[in-house]
Amino acid sequence: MTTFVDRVELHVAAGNGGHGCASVHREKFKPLGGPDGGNGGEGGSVILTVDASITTLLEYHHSPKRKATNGKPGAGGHRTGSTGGDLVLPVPDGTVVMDREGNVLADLVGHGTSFIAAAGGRGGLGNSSLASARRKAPGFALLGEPGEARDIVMELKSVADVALVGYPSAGKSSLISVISAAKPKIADYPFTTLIPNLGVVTAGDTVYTVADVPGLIPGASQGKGLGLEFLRHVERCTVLVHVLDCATLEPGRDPLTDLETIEAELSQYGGLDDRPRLVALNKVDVPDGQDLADITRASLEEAGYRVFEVSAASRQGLRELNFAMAQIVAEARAAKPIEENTRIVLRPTAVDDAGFTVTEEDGAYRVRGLKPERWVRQTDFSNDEAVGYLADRLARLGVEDKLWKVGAQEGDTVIIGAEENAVVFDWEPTMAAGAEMLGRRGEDHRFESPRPAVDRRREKAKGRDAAESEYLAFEALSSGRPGAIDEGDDEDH
Ligand SMILES: Nc1nc2c(ncn2[C@@H]2O[C@H](COP(=O)(O)OP(=O)(O)OP(=O)(O)O)[C@@H](O)[C@H]2O)c(=O)[nH]1
Ligand SMILES: [Mg+2]
Repeated sequence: MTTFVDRVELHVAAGNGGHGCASVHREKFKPLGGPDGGNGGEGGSVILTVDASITTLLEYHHSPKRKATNGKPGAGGHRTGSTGGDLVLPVPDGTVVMDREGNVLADLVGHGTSFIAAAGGRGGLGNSSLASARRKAPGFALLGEPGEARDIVMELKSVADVALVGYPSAGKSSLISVISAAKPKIADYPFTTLIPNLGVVTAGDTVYTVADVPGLIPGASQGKGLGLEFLRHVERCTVLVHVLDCATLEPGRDPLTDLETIEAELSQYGGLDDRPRLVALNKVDVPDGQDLADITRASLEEAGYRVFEVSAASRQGLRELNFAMAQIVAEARAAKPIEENTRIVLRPTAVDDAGFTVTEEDGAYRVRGLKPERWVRQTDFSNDEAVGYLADRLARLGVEDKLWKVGAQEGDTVIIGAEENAVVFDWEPTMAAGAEMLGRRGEDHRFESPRPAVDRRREKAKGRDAAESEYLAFEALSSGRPGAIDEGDDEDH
């Protein structure tokens, strides 16, 4: 069976951030020029945007992988790398975005509404941006972060005012083609319509949209035929119009039975009971069809339906049906004023990025948190100075402190990040960490002189209490030293 393309799975990958550059300014007779490595550019994001001129998700079915461009690395002479371009993917109005587990991430309604499906990676800072009073010439730069990548599922739920429902070949597409400018495919075999057609119809002052959707068959609410895919579209419509075939030759079928079957499927699907309904008895241009319509009409009206005898072929009865649909739509709109469609940008839910957690797992300690994980990604582990800077950041955030508190010992395994992309360390507590130990132009005194605090701790680090009091003493000591505490805000690196 033909695949229905109003549900697609898409892999989206944002661009990586460019690496920061570590460079030192060189000029004749000025051998000690300052650091001048520029920042890396931000990676492009993948953004879904509602475009009213798009009606299907077909395009994504054919190429289900999309990637935005990477940011460029920074360069010497304070040159910032260029930003990767965003990849904007146009989607139809009414696209629902979910993750693979079916959790709704965004419901995109209204032209221009956007959703960042994968955010570009931040560019890494160059050494010129990392310089500070105490670290005048950092010999390292931060790495760009990888862009987000994930699998999303997109489903289209049409946002039409009127839905035409009925058996395959009842003439739904034919009707929409004669009341609007839409030119859907029409043929005398079932399931000609595989994707919904949207038609714009005018009746006096009222302009409204009609969705023509795939045919329904018994069992549709259980997913038979194109059932569920079809019913999804009906959910948002204001009015349902039963299109009943008065000229079918199929045994066991007549307009009344067809209507009951469709109603049974609608009620099985649920949530549609409150929608007003109209009945269109179609194909009355066929002589037998007119006879059948005449017989059927009274019973339908008795059941409370407003009935219209129409023919898509001869165009009779269309005007009355059109104005009846318009009237219900206009009344519904008056009762519930349509919200102004603003350009909303929906972002994936923000995670609390202030904190971090430390948990023990089989003798190892796992650190989770937006900042520690980002800092690890930004670190060039082949550069000792960069590693020192990371240790410094972690210590200042309180990660080391927390590790002591939960009982970690020197040499224990510390894991930062989630399973797939975690970084594993043998814990070597630094406490005083990097920054304040760094001398002029990035020399690190730790490489030259012994580090009494660390050594003393190594001797004593038998029990946790000893270690902790040691740490507290050391902290008091270091805070007494001018300029040893904080060198500024790391938040936005
Ligand atoms: N004589 C006559 N034939 C019609 C009329 N309306 C539609 N048909 C024919 O019925 C067949 C099916 O029409 P479609 O409009 O494709 O039917 P549909 O309900 O959209 O069918 P699916 O998309 O398969 O669900 C085509 O051969 C049409 O030409 C009508 O008013 N009179
Ligand atoms: Mg059709």
